[in-house]
Amino acid sequence: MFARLFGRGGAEPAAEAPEAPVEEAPEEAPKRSWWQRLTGGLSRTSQAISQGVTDIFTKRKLDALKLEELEDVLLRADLGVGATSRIIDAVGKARYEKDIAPEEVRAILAREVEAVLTPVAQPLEIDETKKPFVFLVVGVNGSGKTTTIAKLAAKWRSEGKKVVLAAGDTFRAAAVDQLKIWGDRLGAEVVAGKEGADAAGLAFDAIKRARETDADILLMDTAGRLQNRAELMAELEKIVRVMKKADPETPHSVLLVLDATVGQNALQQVEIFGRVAGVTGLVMTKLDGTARGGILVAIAEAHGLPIHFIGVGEGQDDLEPFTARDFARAIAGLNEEDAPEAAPES
Ligand SMILES: Nc1nc2c(ncn2[C@@H]2O[C@H](COP(=O)(O)OP(=O)(O)OP(=O)(O)O)[C@@H](O)[C@H]2O)c(=O)[nH]1
Repeated sequence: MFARLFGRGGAEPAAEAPEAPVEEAPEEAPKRSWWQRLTGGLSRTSQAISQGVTDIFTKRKLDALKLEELEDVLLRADLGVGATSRIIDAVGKARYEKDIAPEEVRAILAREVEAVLTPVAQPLEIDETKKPFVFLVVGVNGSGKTTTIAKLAAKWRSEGKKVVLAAGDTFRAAAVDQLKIWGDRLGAEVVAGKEGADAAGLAFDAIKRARETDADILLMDTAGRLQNRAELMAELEKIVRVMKKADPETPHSVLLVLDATVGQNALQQVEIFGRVAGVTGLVMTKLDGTARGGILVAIAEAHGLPIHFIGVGEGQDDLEPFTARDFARAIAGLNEEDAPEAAPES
């Protein structure tokens, strides 16, 4: 399909991107499989855990002190109090007062993390009786909302669905341009207003337009906003309110896009965006970078919101359904030979 559209680290797509013939994209090193990118991205977390586990358990009997040390390691890796105590209990039950090898601890860890994540690892379902099925995509600045929208649009376009994109980040002309570039590439109409236009009004127009054009899916982008900025959160509330005026059932799905590198702050984002916008599911991006993936476990434990996808790169195919088992194994630093089949190279 298409080559990567965004340069690594660039906040915006190159303005000339639409002209660049996709087939002539410069030769790139063979792309790593998604498993390699996932484990690479989670290496900071998994190494901290693995190293900690090895230091604590090599040739030493499992006792209360060791369990406390393990607890510290897991809490420092952002796994959260609930999941950490489950893991500690499980490790304690397994081999209390006996020797336990680091590999056994890692295996227990992977099993327990998987148990926490399994209920929230849910595919993103579209109810085809709702036409258009309306998504509202929210999150803090730069978390990857627009990129995720493009990745989702690419996926549904490839399934032959008619997709409309709404450029709700009306504060930044560059953000609107970014979405238009994606729209052109993907064959999706983009509804945009003037710079500084009311985002709620745009949302209303976009629903109307998507209905008129018989679109299957509408993806509404929004401006990035910090969850502690009351006026911006009030604007988000208004967007939702106005969408409901256009169609009381919308938005059918509210996706919160979280940047995996932010750590603990993500918990507060889930809580506040959840309250204000009625978040129905999560996408966690940048798991290919120096991610602090442990936080996903804490979020799962604390909020129980579905986690639909993870972003493992900047290209349009770099979106993977979230699977509890793979994520748990990557976090626990299980060996590569235990890795699942790599997704096809893109
Ligand atoms: N490595 C990596 N980069 C990503 C991923 N998702 C998004 N990005 C990059 O993160 C940066 C910000 O992405 P955007 O999609 O513009 O973020 P946004 O949330 O729409 O930003 P605002 O509109 O400013 O709030 C861009 O450089 C993207 O290429 C991912 O999964 N992995």
